[in-house]
Amino acid sequence: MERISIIGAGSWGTALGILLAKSGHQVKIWSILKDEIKMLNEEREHKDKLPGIAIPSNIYGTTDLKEAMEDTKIVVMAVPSKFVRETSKKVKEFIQKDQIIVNVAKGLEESTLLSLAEVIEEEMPDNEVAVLSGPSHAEEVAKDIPTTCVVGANSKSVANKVQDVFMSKTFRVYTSPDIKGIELGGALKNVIALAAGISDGLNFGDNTKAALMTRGIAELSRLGIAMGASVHTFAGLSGIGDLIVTCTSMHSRNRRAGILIGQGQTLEEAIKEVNMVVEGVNTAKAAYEISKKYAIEMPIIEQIYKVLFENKNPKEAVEDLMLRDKTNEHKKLDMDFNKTIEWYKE
Ligand SMILES: NC(=O)C1=CN([C@@H]2O[C@H](COP(=O)(O)OP(=O)(O)OC[C@H]3O[C@@H](n4cnc5c(N)ncnc54)[C@H](O)[C@@H]3O)[C@@H](O)[C@H]2O)C=CC1
Ligand SMILES: O=C(CO)COP(=O)(O)O
Repeated sequence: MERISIIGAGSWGTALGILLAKSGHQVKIWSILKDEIKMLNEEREHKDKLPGIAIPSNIYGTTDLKEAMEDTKIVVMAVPSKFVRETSKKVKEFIQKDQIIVNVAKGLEESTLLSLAEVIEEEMPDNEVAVLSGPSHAEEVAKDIPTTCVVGANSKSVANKVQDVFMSKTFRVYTSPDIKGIELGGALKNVIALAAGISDGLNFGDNTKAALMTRGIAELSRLGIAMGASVHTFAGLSGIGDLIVTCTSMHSRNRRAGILIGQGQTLEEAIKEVNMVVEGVNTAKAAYEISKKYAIEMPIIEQIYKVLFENKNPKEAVEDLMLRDKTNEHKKLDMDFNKTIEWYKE
């Protein structure tokens, strides 16, 4: 049994709290929102975000961060990306050196283009920061539906520790040293999921979605390699795995927002209707900037950026993607293979 603090009581923080509590851990969950904590403690249910799912008795909710941080070994950061910096600054006041921080949010910091673990590390440089990511919708994890994730950390012992804490008969956790790749996969797939949703909203078919997913992971991998991540990570749970679940599931907030945009709603209307964080929107901006910074071609990201922020008609965006210059399927992805084949050399 471990003592664990969860910072953020949205759908993901609450679902992970339920998972950990059912494994017998003692869980404290913190939210900045008084009503949310009152609901968790008194009604023993997150009625807005995980309706119908009981909160086990070994979860205690608090709005007092000092109390939340006391006497725990693992601190799970589960606030949306736009709150990660300010929440980290608050957490920093109470953090102990031996507490492991596990980031589970998926996004990038828009102003700095940093990953979220990098933001947390900047604020709390003396602590070990791990990341947990993969195809894992809160709605299913909270219902004990078998799920797999990967934990990334700089130190193997930290990764193993987090793996041990989260593993259960319904939640299988792998380890990896590639924090950068895991975070990029988790953040950028949300932008591709918006695209997949838009495609569904436009009533395009399975062919179109398969194209977006496959060419999407090619874009993510190209950027990841340029930023020092491992190509293998993008073929794993936090890459293609999370891309599959987010582009195909009706639980996905990003896909649902995309569907509404494809059906003609404005971005603001779609975000309002989804009523939970749609991380792909801010990530689209950051990803577009990063692709320019690293001079990596990311045509789907570019078109989504234009649809979201330059009012480009989604149908036109699809046409522009289809009519791009002709090209090979693999470019920088497979350098060793490319070298051996004459036609890639020109
Ligand atoms: N929902 C899911 O299935 C999954 C979500 N994630 C990631 O987890 C992160 C959180 O997502 P959700 O829980 O779905 O979001 P959500 O929209 O359900 O919850 C947002 C929560 O953020 C907290 N919050 C609101 N204002 C705040 C503030 N000013 N400062 C600090 N905290 C504040 C509140 O607890 C609120 O309920 C996102 O980055 C998301 O991509 C990752 C995997 C699965
Ligand atoms: O990351 C997720 C599932 O792995 C959640 O995706 P959405 O935010 O699109 O629901």
